[in-house]
Amino acid sequence: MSDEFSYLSAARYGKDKIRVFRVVREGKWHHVVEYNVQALLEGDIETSYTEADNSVVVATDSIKNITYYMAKVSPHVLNPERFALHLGTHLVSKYPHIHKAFVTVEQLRWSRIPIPGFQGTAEYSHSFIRDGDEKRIVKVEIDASKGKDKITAQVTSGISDLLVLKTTESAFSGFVRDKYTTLKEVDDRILSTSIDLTYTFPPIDIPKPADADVEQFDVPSQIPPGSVWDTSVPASARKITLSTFASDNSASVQATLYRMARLILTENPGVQTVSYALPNKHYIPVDMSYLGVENLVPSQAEVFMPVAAPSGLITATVSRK
Ligand SMILES: O=c1[nH]c(=O)c2[nH]c(=O)[nH]c2[nH]1
Repeated sequence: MSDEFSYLSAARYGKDKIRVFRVVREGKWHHVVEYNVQALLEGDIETSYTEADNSVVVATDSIKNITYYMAKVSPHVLNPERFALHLGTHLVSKYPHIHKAFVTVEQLRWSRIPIPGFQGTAEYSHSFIRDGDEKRIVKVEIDASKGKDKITAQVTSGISDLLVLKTTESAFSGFVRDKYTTLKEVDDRILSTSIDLTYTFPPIDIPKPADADVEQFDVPSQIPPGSVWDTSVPASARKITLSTFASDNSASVQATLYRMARLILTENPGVQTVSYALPNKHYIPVDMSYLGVENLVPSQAEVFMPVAAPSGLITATVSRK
């Protein structure tokens, strides 16, 4: 239904913030993941909006139930990219009138607790710690609009809320100076940011699941290095981000960002684009000159006021040619 003045130009619905915790027991060696899942659907659902026709609605409650069921049966549940692909593929395969699924998986951190007294790698088999607010973020778009046996997927992966700080090897000078400029040029400053990283892969073809068997979702037998199937990409992207942040003699957030992004593209040949959003969380040296105390020489300042807002916000996308 449309009228002279309006029509339904977009429609997508589903469940948000589905909280899932899964334990996989490998004997006494337990693995855990905690996910916040969003699963949204598109398809022939217009009449649910325009005609109050619920016959086309897969209830968001059912979408939630499917998500928990997939967390139980999917052999890929410990890997957020593969789990999201499996869930999205099942949603579009199961319902003839659903043509696209948009699945976002936010993975919270649970790391193993180290065993005291052991140096190096010994860790408890069954005890974990939330070591930080950092999250892995995976977004997949599953497209079955060309047919249920011609499913394609677009995967975006990344990290959010990874908080870092360095106390030197960061400068900022040579910027525009005019009547609005109050910022001093500095050859040394504190640099801190909460890293938001996303990287994309080229679209992939999803093999049709045999007999609509929900538990089956095949990963290619040959996994191209740096591709969406390569489970070492997230660790590589995180390692490059942290080591570049730490080791770069930073001329600006912009220059450090560009260096990180290029390195991720160089080392992960299947990655197509890399985007960062980096807030510049300012730490201002406290002026104590009124007490006769020197605290303003950049490389010698010791007491700073962390300023939550306003922050700079430096963003960019670097793409493979
Ligand atoms: O690395 C920086 N980039 C900027 O664009 C900027 N602007 C600013 O005030 N401080 C900084 N620092």
